[in-house]
Amino acid sequence: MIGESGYIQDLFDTPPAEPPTVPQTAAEALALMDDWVERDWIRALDHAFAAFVCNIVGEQGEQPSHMLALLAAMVSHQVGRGHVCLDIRHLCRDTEPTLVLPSEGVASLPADCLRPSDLFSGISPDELIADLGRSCAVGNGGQATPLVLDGTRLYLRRFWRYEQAIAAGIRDRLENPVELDDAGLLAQALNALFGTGPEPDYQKIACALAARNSFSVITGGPGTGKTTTVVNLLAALQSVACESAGAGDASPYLRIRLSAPTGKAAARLSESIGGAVERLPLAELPGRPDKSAIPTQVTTLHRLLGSRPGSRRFRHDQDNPLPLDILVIDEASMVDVDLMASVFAALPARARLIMLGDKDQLASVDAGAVLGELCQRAEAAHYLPATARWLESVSGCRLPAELTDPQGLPLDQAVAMLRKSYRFDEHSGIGVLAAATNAGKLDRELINRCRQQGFEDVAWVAPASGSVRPLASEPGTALLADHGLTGSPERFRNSGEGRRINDVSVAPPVGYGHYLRLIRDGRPVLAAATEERERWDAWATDVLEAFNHFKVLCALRQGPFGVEGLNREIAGRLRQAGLIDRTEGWYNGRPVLITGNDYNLGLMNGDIGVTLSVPWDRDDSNKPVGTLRVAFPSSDGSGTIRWISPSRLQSLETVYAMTVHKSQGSEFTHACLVIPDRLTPVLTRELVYTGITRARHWLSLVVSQEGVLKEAVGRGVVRASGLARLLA
Ligand SMILES: Nc1ncnc2c1ncn2[C@@H]1O[C@H](COP(=O)(O)OP(=O)(O)OP(=O)(O)O)[C@@H](O)[C@H]1O
Repeated sequence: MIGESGYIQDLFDTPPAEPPTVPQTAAEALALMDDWVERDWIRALDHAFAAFVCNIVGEQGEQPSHMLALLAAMVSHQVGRGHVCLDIRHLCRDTEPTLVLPSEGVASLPADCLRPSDLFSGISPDELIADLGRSCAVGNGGQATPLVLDGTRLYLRRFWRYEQAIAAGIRDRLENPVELDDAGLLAQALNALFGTGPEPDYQKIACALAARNSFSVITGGPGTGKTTTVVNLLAALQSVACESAGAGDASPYLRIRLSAPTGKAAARLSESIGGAVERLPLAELPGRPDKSAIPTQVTTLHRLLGSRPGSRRFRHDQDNPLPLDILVIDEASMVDVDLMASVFAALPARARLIMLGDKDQLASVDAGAVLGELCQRAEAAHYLPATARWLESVSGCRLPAELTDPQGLPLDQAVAMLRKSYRFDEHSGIGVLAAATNAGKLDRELINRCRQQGFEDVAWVAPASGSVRPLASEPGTALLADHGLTGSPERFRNSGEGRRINDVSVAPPVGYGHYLRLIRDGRPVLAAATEERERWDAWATDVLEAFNHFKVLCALRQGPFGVEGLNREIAGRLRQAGLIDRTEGWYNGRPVLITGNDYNLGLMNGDIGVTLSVPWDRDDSNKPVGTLRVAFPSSDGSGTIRWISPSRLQSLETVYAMTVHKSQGSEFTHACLVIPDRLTPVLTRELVYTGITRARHWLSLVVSQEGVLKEAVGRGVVRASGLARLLA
């Protein structure tokens, strides 16, 4: 019987497609990869790197093999996807999940198209490794080769160096713990800060652990008290330093700097740390340290290290180390290996490093998953009996036996996990959903509970049950646009009224109508205006704060559930409601996200501003006229506003909807997480968890296909890297 495709071929007399030929030479491999670039499977950069490698080995008189060309492109492709290296064993065993090529699935591939999995699966990794070992393009790190093979891992040389530098920096600090002259003083300070009692107080334990280490990691989910803990830790360290200082010491205090990878994260930490410092019982601590000894200003890592426009190098490095004794990095999950290696290069030999972050969040946009790797064993702690005894003696808390392990590794002794959320209790849907997502399991019971307003902080936004219309159809996107306007309080239990957290009442959820009404109704009176810049700053501060009350978060950029489509839909709905007067170009109220660093303007990728009409220009008769300026919060956390003319801004996009990736390091009073209607490689457990945990008080989950959400939550990502092995 002739199949349908055979029948069509007969009709047109077209010969069947040629079976694809597997490349045998480097030139054929490069030609094949040209096709992959055309199809957008790999970047032109990956192809160019493979061509470069072939060229340089050719110059050395070596005939480059097709596998060398392919592997050079694949390792570059992997780095583009956030991996630090390519594990040859994984490549041969699980080609598709390892490379995720093509990224949108293979259903519509023409028969004459070769996929990477046609080339690598079934090949012996040992043979491939032996082949690579014979090429002059591949070394073991000792020589200046473009590729480095370390066991079964193939690296771009630069990334191998980063990983080695990070591992060396950590190892060196693990081998040189802090000598505490008087652990009793530390215990006294911790008792004053946390109180006493035998029940495990993981914040207190984390402080004790970090106090005796030159390198430490404190990880915890949202609201577990990472900021509170680090403020207490710094107070305890300054207290001990102050009490132990000799009479002749110039300053008894340690030099501390606080940092975060993005301006947004830095501003958020600055905001929360100020309040925490105010609440410290400093007068009760040994040495009675002064409040000024605990910094509240947080800088971005780039600013701290001294970034130089157009250069990858920083002002501070091994030849010009940072002038500090303690460096704290918040939101460390967002730090990639490149930046982390620069931090270690710039740290003075005996300075301490304290990393804070949530190990379960999405890893950095660029290569590496440093925090995740360092925290792989954090759940079970693996404290050596000696560590456990020391922690118990200093904190006065009893450590559960299951957290000790006679086989614990040196790194385990420097990692503390906070285990209790002070923001989300067992009744909070956000907390329950985050925990279930982390466990990789969203069961029917939990989904039904969300659907039926079983949690007061979660709204489930989906097509009416039994509806055959998917959300992506017109009424579906209109529903999303309406949600963007109002935040749909009616979808929450009691319309969001009457909620209290820690005895503080929480305002009902809002949408974008909220900040736009504040722009309209809160605008300073024009006549009183021009020279009173503070009033305009205060208004802009309120608007930016109000804009932070709600955000639509997407997994994808394209499609009806992507950033671009939703930005259009929501802007259209806001215009229809009369809250903005246009949807394209610049307009009063347009929120923008900066998408590239601009050192001249002091704006960083990820900064958010709102466009406002201000009366600072004059017409011919000297009357004030409205001009559009974009208001950005200052990057130093000082609470002032930077007003920038739209024409000076280079890379930006409208930001009613933003990707979950870009939202890292931010929190919103109400977050609306949009799950697309099909599974794509970016949709993973880490992404869903990060999206859910951006919500501070209210979460709307937009779910068109329940199965997609469930499957996404079942899929964790493991980034290829050798850091954990180097530290084992
Ligand atoms: N030990 C504690 N006892 C009571 N409340 C606490 C304690 N620790 C933290 N909190 C409160 O819990 C909330 C969250 O704390 P904090 O901001 O330190 O957590 P975080 O882990 O840094 O949060 P985020 O998720 O924003 O990063 C704050 O309101 C804080 O005051």
